[in-house]
Formats: sequence, C-alpha cells, structure tokens
Amino acid sequence: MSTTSLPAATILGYPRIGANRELKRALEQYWAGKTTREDLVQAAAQVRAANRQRLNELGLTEAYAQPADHTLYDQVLSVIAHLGAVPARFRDLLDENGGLDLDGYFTLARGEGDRPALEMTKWFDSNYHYLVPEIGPDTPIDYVEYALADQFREALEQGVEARPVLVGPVTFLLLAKATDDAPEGFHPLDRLNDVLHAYGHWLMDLQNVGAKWVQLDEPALVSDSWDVPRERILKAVKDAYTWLGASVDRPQILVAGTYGNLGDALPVLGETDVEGVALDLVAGQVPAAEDLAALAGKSVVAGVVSGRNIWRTNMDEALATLRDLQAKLPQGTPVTVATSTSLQHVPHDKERETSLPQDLRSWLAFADQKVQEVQVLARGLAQGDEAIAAELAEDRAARESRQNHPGTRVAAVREAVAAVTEADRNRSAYEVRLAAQESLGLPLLPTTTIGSFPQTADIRKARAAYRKGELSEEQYAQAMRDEIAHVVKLQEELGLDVLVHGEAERNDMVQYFAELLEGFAATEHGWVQSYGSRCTRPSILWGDVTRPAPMTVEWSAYAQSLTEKPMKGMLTGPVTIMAWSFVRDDVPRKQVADQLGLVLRDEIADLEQAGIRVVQVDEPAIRELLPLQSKDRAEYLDWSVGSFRLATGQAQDGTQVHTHLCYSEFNVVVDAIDHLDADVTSIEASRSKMDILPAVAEHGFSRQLGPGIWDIHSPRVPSEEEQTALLQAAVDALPAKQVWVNPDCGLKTRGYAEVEPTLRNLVAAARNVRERLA
Ligand SMILES: Nc1nc2c(c(=O)[nH]1)N[C@@H](CNc1ccc(C(=O)N[C@@H](CCC(=O)N[C@@H](CCC(=O)N[C@@H](CCC(=O)O)C(=O)O)C(=O)O)C(=O)O)cc1)CN2
Ligand code: MET
Ligand SMILES: [Zn+2]
Repeated sequence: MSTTSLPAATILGYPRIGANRELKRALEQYWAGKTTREDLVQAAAQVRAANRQRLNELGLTEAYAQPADHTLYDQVLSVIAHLGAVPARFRDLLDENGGLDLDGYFTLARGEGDRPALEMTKWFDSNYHYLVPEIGPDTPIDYVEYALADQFREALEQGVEARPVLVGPVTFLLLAKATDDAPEGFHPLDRLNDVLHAYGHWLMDLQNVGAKWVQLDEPALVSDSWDVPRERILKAVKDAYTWLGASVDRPQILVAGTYGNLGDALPVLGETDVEGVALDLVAGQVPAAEDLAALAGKSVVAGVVSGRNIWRTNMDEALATLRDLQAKLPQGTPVTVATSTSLQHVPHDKERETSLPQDLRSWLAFADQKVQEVQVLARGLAQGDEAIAAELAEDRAARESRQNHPGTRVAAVREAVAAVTEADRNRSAYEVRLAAQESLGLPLLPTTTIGSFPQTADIRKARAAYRKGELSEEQYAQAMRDEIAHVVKLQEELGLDVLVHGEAERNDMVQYFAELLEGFAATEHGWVQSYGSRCTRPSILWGDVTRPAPMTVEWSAYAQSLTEKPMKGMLTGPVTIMAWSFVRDDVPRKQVADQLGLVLRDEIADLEQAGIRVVQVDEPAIRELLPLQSKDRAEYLDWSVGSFRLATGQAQDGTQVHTHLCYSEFNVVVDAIDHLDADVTSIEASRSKMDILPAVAEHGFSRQLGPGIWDIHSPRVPSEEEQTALLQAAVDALPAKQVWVNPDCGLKTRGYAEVEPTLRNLVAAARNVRERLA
C-alpha cells in the first residue's frame, strides 16, 4: 500500500447531473431511442470532465481532494452492478462474467415488460432516492464491473488524482431487503463475507490503477432504525473494516459517517486499520474526547460545511467547531476540512442566480461556494483568523444583513402562530364526518388518482413560452384550461369516481406554491437530482410565510364546473413544502411548519367556498424527515403532524380530506398516519407488493386507505389481472368499505400511452373485486 496524506480541504461528493442537466437530457434521449449508447457514454464523460475542470478552477487541486463519484443513475445501483448482485428476475441480463451492460443496468432501475424495477426509496432524510438491492442466500455477489476504476483512470488522464467514492459494504447490506424467496430469518447481512470478498477485489483493482485513497460511505451507521440489533451492526463494522483493513493490496480507506453521528460505531472503527474517518459535524456533533481517542493514528475529515442546505456557512462557528475537534483529538491527528455529506443535494452555483435579490444572494452558498468555503476554513484552521480576515468580515456582514431583513420576521405571522390553540388542530369525530360525507355518493372501492396527469412536452413548452413572454397570461391560462378540460373528459370516459384537475399548471408540487407565497424565492438554475434523470428545483424558504391571494381555487373551481363528479382540490402539505425547499435555519422548524399550516388552512376555506367537497393535502415527505435516531422521533411527529392538522383542522365535516404519502416502509409511521386524522390516505404499496398492509391491519386503522396498485415510477403498463390481484390483497387485509383504488403516486412523469390503458385496467380491477364482493 502506498501512502499519501489527505488534502487540507475536500468535498465528499459533487452534483452529478451536470450544471445544465446535460446528463438528464442525454439519459432521456437515450431511453427514448433517439441517441446511441456512444452518445450517452460520451455525454456522461463530458459532464465528469466539466466537473473536474470546474473544481480545478475553484482551487480544489490537491491530490485526492476531488471525489470520483459519478454514476449514470444511482450510487447504490452502481454497487449492485459492480457486484453483479441482481435479483433472479433480472439474472438473464448478466453476461458470461456476471456483469450488466448499460441497458441491463437501466432495466434494473426502470423495469421492463412484466418485470418490475427495483424498489426505490429515500436516501436517509433527503429527497434523493436510491434503488433497493434485493439480496438472498443465492444472489450472485462478486466483483465483476470496473467502472469506478475506469473513472479514476479517466480523471488521472486529465491530471486529477481523484478519490473514488463507493457506498460501504455495511450500508449496502443494511439498505438491501431480503429476496421474497429467502428463508425465514435470513438477513442480507448474512452475506457480509461474500460482499467483503468482492469489495476486497474492488479495492485491489483501484489500487492497481493507482488510487491511494478510497472513500467508503457508511451513512447507515448513523441511524438506529434498522431491523437488526445494533450489536450485530457494530460487529459487521468491525468484521468488515478489520478484514478490508488487513489487505495490503488496497488504497488507504476513508470511512465516511455522514447524515448524523457515528455514535458507538466510532470506537469500533477506531479499532480497525482504516486510515481515515469522516465525521458529519453539521447533522452531528463533535464527539467526546474519550471517544475521539480511538482515532489515534488516523486522519480525520471534519464535515463542517453542510452538503444539505444552501445557506452560507457560519465561518466563526465552523472554525470554533474545527478547533474544538482538534483540541479533543489525539495530538497531531491530521484534520481535513470538508462538507458534511456529498454536495449532490445542492445546486451548482449561486452566481448564476442573477434574478435573486442581491442581499438574499449574499446569504447563500451553493456547491461551488461550498468548495470555496472548505478551502477558506482549511486556511483559517492552519494559519489563524488573520489569514482569512476578509472572508470572515464578509461572512459576518452577510449574516447581519439576513438577521435585520424585515421579511425574516413579520409580526402578524408570528402572532397568528402564537395564537394557535389545540382546538384549531382538531376536526369532529371521524364517524360524524363519515356520515356528513355520505352525500358524495361514492361506490364501494371508489377509484381516484393522486393528482397529476402527464406533464406533456406541450404543457412545458407553453409554460416556457409564457415565462419568456411569448404567450400572454391569458393565452397561457387558456392553454391550461384546455388541458384541464381534456383530463376531466378522459377521467369521465374511464369511469373514475373522484376526479382531479391534473395539475398541468404546476411546474412542481412544491415550487408552484413557493412561487405564490411570500417568504420564498425561486431559483432559475438550481436543479438537484431526485432520482435517475428526474430533478427538482427546490425553492428557498427564507422568510415568514404569507399568502397574498388564493393559489389553487380558480383551477379547481373551473375543473369542478366541467363535471358532476366530485373534483378533488389539490394542495401540498406544510411538511412537504418544507422538506422539498431549502428551509431557513434561523427559526425552529415547528414555527415554519405552522406558518405553512396557516396559509394552507386559508386555502382550504377558499376551496370550500368555491364548492370543492374533497380536498387532498399531500404529505409524501412526512416519512422522509423522520429523524434517523428514534429518540428524536416523538418531537418531530408532534410538530409535523400538528402542522398538517392545523392546515386541515377547520375543514367542514362534509369535506372529505385526503392525504397522500408515497414510499413504503410505512410500518414505521403507521401511527403517524393515524394521527394525521385524514378521512382517506393513499400510499405507495405496489412495488413492495402490499407488504405494508399487515401492519396497517394490525394497527386497527379505522379510516379509509388507498394502497397504490400501480407503480407509476416505472414505464410499464400493469395489466387488469395484476392490479386485480393487488386490490384483492388489499380487501383481504382490510374491510372493503375502507379501501380506495388508486395508483401509487401522481402520473406527471408518465405518458398518455401508459396512463390511458393502465387507468382502464385499474377501473376494471375495481369492478372485478366489487363483483366478487357483491
Ligand atoms: N420537489 C419534488 N420532490 C419530489 C417529488 C416532486 O414531485 N417534487 N416527487 C417524488 C419523486 N421525485 C420527483 C422529482 C422530480 C420529478 C420531475 O418530474 N421533475 C421534472 C422537472 C419538473 C419541473 O420543474 N418542470 C418545470 C420546468 C421543466 C423544464 O425542464 N423546462 C425546460 C423548458 C421547457 C421544455 O421545453 O421542456 C428547461 O428548463 O429547459 C415546468 O414544468 O415548468 C424533471 O426532472 O424533468 C418527478 C418526481 C419525491 N420528491
Ligand atoms: C410525490 S407525491 C405527488 C402528489 C401530487 N398530487 C401528484 O399527483 O403529482
Ligand atoms: Zn406520491
């Protein structure tokens, strides 16, 4: 093993989709059959080259300061591909060496024909999604793919000694789920030795191409929400890094404990032969000196610049943290200044946001500014405050301007939040509401959709034209009304029971509201990868929130005017608006959530006034913000559920309140769903084949539930039989009068070629099961 020290400053990862979403476009064109494989491979190489050049320009030129962390879809899928660890239904895609080609790789991600894609779920408490490995006793696990070594070599050819980044073995197995045919009691961690064997080869290969450092991300260690006892996880950590550490044919290993505190995993890592440990000092804290003693002889990477938000780092605080850490570490421990996580969660460059108010812009740091911040802090740590006096002064001034800005504290808003009472968060008893809602006249197993219909190229073009001034406001509104009329007509033809207007007018379910509320700012180029090629542009929630005017009423009222069937009003809930925005860090989140709850409460009252009798308040992110440590959960659930109830608490008894939560693993939050007190809750269930239902049934959930029977994240068309079977499973688990029939999520990412036949099959599935029950 050849050694070299870690640089003074580094980042744990960088955005991968391209500053102008070049990779997104290249992927989507390739999937649409419009370009060749070579076009895609070349476009991805160009994105990597541009990133390296940008990081060079920003001064991140020391050896091993830049990460080699690129992936064409997802970092967990990339591990699956490197190990050839594919579930049985994809095994025919493996070549003679046990590897996947490009198309095979995408088939795992997106499904094909009658094989469903890998399940997709949230990456820790972020809005990024990874693909869930399925590991059984017989899953092939070997080192079969060389892409990461190739990436290192490619960087080297361009003069950059980059640090390869891979998801660590323990996290990989903790994120995995057991295959359906695995015997009772099997856990993916049972395959640790095989995985280590493969990682051993992987590291050897990286050593052979000349890599002197490798970063193994182990965020799973900061969470306590796994289905195995902590002792078993700690033993896996010890076994893994003792074993990998014992190899001589390997780069030096940096284990990154991101998204929180490593806790009792820290001393365990300390006992192994890994050369470096990265600590997240933004989501976590500086460990006690006696715990840090275990790191004697290792390098420590101090994540003091947030990889999660876009606020500039408080330089004084970060320096204090770094000095505190240094004082508590064994004498002479080398400290590298870093980001807390990969920068994949933040956009590239705030300097491009020329439409943002100047003062707001001065409060921000996007990825490229954070790259500079880690370097400034490294200089300050090495040479003292004087060496960075100008930067410190600028930072203090920016923070002062933020504090003194009138928009960050609006007296009327604070008073309204302070005046909220428990009664404001409570509706009548469910039975009373149920009786009042009978006048909706819904059949057994009512059918509905989650809100959005396809965001077609025409819709986006119209919006782009409107933005550029090529369409007048009235022309744009007419185009949207035409789209709504089309969507309503289609739903009537299909025979759905509760209709939606289709959300054509929304660029995104959060950004749309952010643009209409005071207290938010929207970016122009601030794209962040959400999954695969899909991106979002989180708004910046910087001030107190007010609603200058109703936001959805005109569209919903127009849609209702076109049909006798009930039209669902469609809102995004307070927690989700927060979670999918870059939220201010200067007031408690409970305060922000209640401010949002109050504006949504007014919106619901306006919808009722306009004759809307069903209102859906989406909270897909309520699960995502759930703290990784169970001790922090009760408090979180209290304020998050509380803000939803504040939003819906004044709805009339006859107004049917729906909520929608995507992503499975709801077993953990069934209780919370219950506390939301919505009349109807739709959830994602199809990719996990309804395996949430036993938990729901056991809990004795008394209100109505729509477990999705169509996985809308995949471009497949589930048949009538498939959806009938899933729905049958639902009515087997729950009383039929509580069951709704709907897809897993909104249809905005799908095309009409899939939507029409699948909804037809969905309505037919409802009819089939109704007949069986009759
Ligand atoms: N914020 C958020 N997070 C979420 C979800 C969500 O809906 N929103 N859903 C879950 C799954 N995640 C998702 C994330 C993104 C998308 C998605 O479809 N994103 C779109 C962008 C949506 C958008 O903002 N569209 C804008 C602008 C789109 C655009 O690219 N415009 C063109 C110009 C228009 C054209 O000619 O196409 C451009 O800027 O170049 C609009 O409609 O106005 C995409 O990546 O393609 C879907 C699901 C979880 N997290
Ligand atoms: C990510 S949850 C999506 C809910 C939203 N109403 C939609 O249908 O698009
Ligand atoms: Zn959803």
